[in-house]
Amino acid sequence: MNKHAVQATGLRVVRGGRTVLDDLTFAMPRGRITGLLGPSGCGKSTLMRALVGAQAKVTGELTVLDRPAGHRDLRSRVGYVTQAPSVYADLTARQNLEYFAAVLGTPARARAAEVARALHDVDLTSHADALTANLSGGQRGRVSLAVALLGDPELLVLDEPTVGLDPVLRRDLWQLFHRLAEERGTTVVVSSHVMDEAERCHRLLLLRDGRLLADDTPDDLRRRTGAATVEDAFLRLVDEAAAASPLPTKATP
Ligand SMILES: Nc1ncnc2c1ncn2[C@@H]1O[C@H](COP(=O)(O)OP(=O)(O)OP(=O)(O)O)[C@@H](O)[C@H]1O
Repeated sequence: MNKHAVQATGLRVVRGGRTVLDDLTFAMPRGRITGLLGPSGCGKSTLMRALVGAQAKVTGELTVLDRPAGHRDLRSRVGYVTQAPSVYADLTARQNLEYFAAVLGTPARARAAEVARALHDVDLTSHADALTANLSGGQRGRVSLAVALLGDPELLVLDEPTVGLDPVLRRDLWQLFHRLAEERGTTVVVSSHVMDEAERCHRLLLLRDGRLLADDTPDDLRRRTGAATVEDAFLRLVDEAAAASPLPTKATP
């Protein structure tokens, strides 16, 4: 088995006539948490959409769990949570999960246990029978995450899962990501524009303006740049990149 869950070579994505991801080459190790970090608009969501096969105009090579990204064999092996919770407001959390488990093809006899496990994973057991419409935004987000956990996906792709959550919930979610990686061998890809979350990842891809600034562990990134935090390391890399290719200045007459 390939030790990488994801491999990209010369990955490029065009959106609205603009190149929004440009010549990305990287690999994401299996069973580890890879953080996708960078400022708003740098291309994190686009890269995630490419990983799950939901993005048009992708060129270069992108292999996910030994198949081309988006291959139909990957449907049940990859879980994806977008920034907008995508669950039915007029069903309870449990009914949502039962519905999605049925769609995924979980046999009826195994469904109740699988749904209970997913609810437990995201710590929503006590709210399982509340209508989703009556849950808080953070709780609805966790129902979406529970849906993505159904079927025990090998790769979990999470677009800014901790946005707007209080510190306790954020910590709990990161503990869950680590448990999934360590106990179930799940490869977790998490995007964030909050740099302190970077320290919680095993590996980081730092993006800026659709280009890869770094593909490293948090420790090596700090060591290599001589920075105390990942945030400072990111800023140093931005400055280095700007110095290496300065913006064109106007010619003086
Ligand atoms: N539907 C679209 N059509 C054209 N361009 C788009 C479209 N969606 C996004 N873009 C552009 O693609 C670039 C990358 O967007 P993307 O959503 O991947 O960034 P992001 O890093 O996920 O941002 P955020 O953190 O704000 O979610 C941006 O410049 C954005 O304006």
